[in-house]
Amino acid sequence: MTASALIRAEGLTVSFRGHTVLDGVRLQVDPGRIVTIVGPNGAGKSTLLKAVLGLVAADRGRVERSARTIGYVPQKLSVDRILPLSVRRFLAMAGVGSTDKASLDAGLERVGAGHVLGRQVADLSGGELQRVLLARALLRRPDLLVLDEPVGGVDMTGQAELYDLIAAVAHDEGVGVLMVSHDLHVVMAATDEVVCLNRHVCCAGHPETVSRHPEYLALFGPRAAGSLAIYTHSHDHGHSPDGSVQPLDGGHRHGPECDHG
Ligand SMILES: Nc1ncnc2c1ncn2[C@@H]1O[C@H](COP(=O)(O)OP(=O)(O)OP(=O)(O)O)[C@@H](O)[C@H]1O
Repeated sequence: MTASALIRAEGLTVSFRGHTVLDGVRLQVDPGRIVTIVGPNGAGKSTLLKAVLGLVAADRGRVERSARTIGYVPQKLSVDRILPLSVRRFLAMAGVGSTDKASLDAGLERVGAGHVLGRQVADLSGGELQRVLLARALLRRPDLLVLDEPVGGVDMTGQAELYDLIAAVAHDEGVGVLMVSHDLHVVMAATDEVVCLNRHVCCAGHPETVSRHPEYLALFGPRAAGSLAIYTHSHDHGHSPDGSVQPLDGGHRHGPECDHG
């Protein structure tokens, strides 16, 4: 583990009413790295994000947060239609840097929602709301972004643009990204590390190595494995668990890190 980690969890265990939903999970996000959590419905992905943010109490384990500012996009946001709340007010309340119209407009423009500043949050479409939530997270100028299915409800072209934006924020600005996503084939192009979660961490590492792991294949099947590997080609090399390139040893690829805990 590196000393520079923005967030680090060890042995994280969370139960709800005696039912264990996370069991001994280890996770780390470094500056400039995108870590994507994949796993079936109910695997504990959202709970893991909330636990590392301190929004859900852990029964056991340790979380170290050294990030200064965290931008969080939750999976769901319920907005009371009775209370009037404009997008402008919603953004201004979120501890973003400048709250003048030009800064907020620029923040919304960045996520392809430049036209919504004067609208009511409750009136936004699903995709528009998702873009506003991402804008809100980015306007805080975070050093860590925590994104729970950040492009849910966004149209296909918009999804690709937002993933490109997230990748640029990570790789060009050095922001660490911890993300939950089901969009395997889109996301994996820019993901540095995949964590395959099913209550415990089944396997973790570079997308290519995870896509070959038996527990990943058992959870997602060969079609999803193909999606994960779609951006990789026939190589004369393999990847070690940290994503670094390793020469092939007699045709054998190095396997991913795996914790069967
Ligand atoms: N506050 C809560 N109280 C009781 N049970 C909960 C609570 N939050 C989550 N759970 C349960 O914990 C399990 C994991 O839920 P979680 O939302 O973390 O899964 P997920 O992997 O994000 O699922 P999905 O892909 O469907 O979003 C589920 O069985 C869920 O019902």
